[in-house]
Amino acid sequence: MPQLGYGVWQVADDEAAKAVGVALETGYRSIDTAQAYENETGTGRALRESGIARDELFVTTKLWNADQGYDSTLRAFDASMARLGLDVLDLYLIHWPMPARGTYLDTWRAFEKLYNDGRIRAIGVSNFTVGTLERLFAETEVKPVVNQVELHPYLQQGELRAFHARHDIRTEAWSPLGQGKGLLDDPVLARIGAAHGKTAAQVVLRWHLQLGNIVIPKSVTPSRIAENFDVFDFELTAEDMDAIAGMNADQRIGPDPATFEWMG
Ligand SMILES: NC(=O)C1=CN([C@@H]2O[C@H](COP(=O)(O)OP(=O)(O)OC[C@H]3O[C@@H](n4cnc5c(N)ncnc54)[C@H](OP(=O)(O)O)[C@@H]3O)[C@@H](O)[C@H]2O)C=CC1
Ligand SMILES: O=C(O)C(=O)[C@@H](O)[C@H](O)C(=O)CO
Repeated sequence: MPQLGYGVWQVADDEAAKAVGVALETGYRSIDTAQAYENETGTGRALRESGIARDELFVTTKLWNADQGYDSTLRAFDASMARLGLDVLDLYLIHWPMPARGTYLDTWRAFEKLYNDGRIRAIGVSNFTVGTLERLFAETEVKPVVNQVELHPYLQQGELRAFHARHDIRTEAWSPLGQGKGLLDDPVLARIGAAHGKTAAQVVLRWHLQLGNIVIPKSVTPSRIAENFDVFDFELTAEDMDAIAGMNADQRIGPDPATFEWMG
């Protein structure tokens, strides 16, 4: 899985067809969508129209909360694949654990079946906590390869990242740019960026890459799609990394996975 990919939350289906096309032309090869984003059809169209060989692409989609459960997961997977126009998926994620319901266990058993049947190359989770991961390990067979969670300099998830490292799970950062709001105006990032001739967004993405996180920044702006991909020609120093480590505020932008049960 490429460490730097492209996310498409809040991109309308017709816009996704265009934006994913721009991302692929720029050089991205990993695309992160979800059933809930309602843009799997446009994403699939862009993948096909790119002319890029299927084995050079890495496609992730996610099972939405309302479809948790064994049979409903199998049906939702088929529907996602029909919209994407794919035979085999690279990575399928349970979007949210919804711990109070406990249905993520049967959902995962359906993921295991799809994986064992060769319909998915890798299975993972999103928004899982240490507690929901431990229950998954105890009650199911296949370990998730990825946990995609909110992660940016204001929410660094140190404890969860260390847990992932101990269990050989890759950490994937959603909202890696803090949704482009206050974070990118932080003076610490401006100072580091000036020293390297890079923008605040590029500094943040480089920080993720050097930590070992998988990142999937979203933009519908072609210049930003290119800017976010141009992060492989510089390196943050140990002092830069320490300064960004000091920005942690354990501050979420999105919902708390311990309590988020939205099915809409
Ligand atoms: N599993 C989950 O529960 C979740 C997964 N995700 C995934 O993570 C992806 C990324 O997260 P997302 O929440 O979209 O937020 P990001 O942190 O990627 O930020 C996206 C926002 O930042 C702006 N932006 C992008 N690049 C730049 C730049 N170089 N300079 C300034 N502003 C910039 C974009 O604007 P513009 O588009 O106008 O250019 C957009 O408003 C999603 O698209 C989705 O795939 C996201 C949330 C939850
Ligand atoms: O974007 C996603 O993948 C999400 O799960 C979020 O949008 C989430 O549903 C949310 O933020 C709801 O407010």
